[in-house]
Amino acid sequence: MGGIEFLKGHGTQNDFVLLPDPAGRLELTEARVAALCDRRRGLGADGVLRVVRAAALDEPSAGEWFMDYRNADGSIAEMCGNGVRVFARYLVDAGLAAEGEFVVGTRAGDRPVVVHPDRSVTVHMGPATITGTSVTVVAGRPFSGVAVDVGNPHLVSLLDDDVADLDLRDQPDFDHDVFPHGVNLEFVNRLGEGALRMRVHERGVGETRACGTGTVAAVAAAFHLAGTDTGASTVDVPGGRVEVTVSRGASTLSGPAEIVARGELDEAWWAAAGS
Ligand SMILES: N[C@@H](CCC[C@H](N)C(=O)O)C(=O)O
Repeated sequence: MGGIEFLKGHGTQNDFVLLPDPAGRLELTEARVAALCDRRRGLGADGVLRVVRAAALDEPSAGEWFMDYRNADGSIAEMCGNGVRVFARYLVDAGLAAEGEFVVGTRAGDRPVVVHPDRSVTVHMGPATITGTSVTVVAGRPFSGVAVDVGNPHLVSLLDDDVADLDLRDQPDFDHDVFPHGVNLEFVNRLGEGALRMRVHERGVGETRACGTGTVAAVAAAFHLAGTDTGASTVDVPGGRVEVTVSRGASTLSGPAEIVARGELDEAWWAAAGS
């Protein structure tokens, strides 16, 4: 049949279509990504992870493999914390990397990962940098937040009210002067010392059941508001739980990564989806 190979995977139910494309030959248009991610006319996913050799692209990396990440609407983003865990899981399962530590290239820079025998993955996420404050508006209600750069942009609002009660079906408003390229919006409750609960509205996707970079931003913002830049926390999201550490200039994200299925895309569908 000669179709295009794909896999489906998720990390805490943030789900992805993986497209192995070592030589970077696939013509991955915005329209094709949006069609693949559509839950009715495509496979359905929050994003696409193209698995490509770093040398096949212009992106510099010390690692062999580059994660070419796209949001469900076809837009390109710098980094995806759940995606990089699933990407690393795939490389090991496919025999393209050995279990243990290796480097994955991303648009936000190289990300060292550790693939553990229990199928979980730890990612060294780089600095989580506090860049200021801003406001988001959800269903007419304003929430102030802490802006955090984790390679991609986030605005984290810590709430006293239960985040479960928020209506995140529509795109919340945000300040386009502060975030000219859009922003991921996290809404967070403190559950106790070293424990947060979070919901997220992702740039280019909508509400998702988890966002890895968002959990790192949430922990960095929570510690920042508590007057420190160092600590560890669990973050409960609708899709499960991850563990995050932050310190000056560094952060880590640990959590599950699963490959669910593999198959071939129909070539006629792929051709039609490109137009
Ligand atoms: N789900 C991701 C983040 C994906 C990118 C984000 N939507 C953006 O546009 O920055 C994660 O797990 O970090």
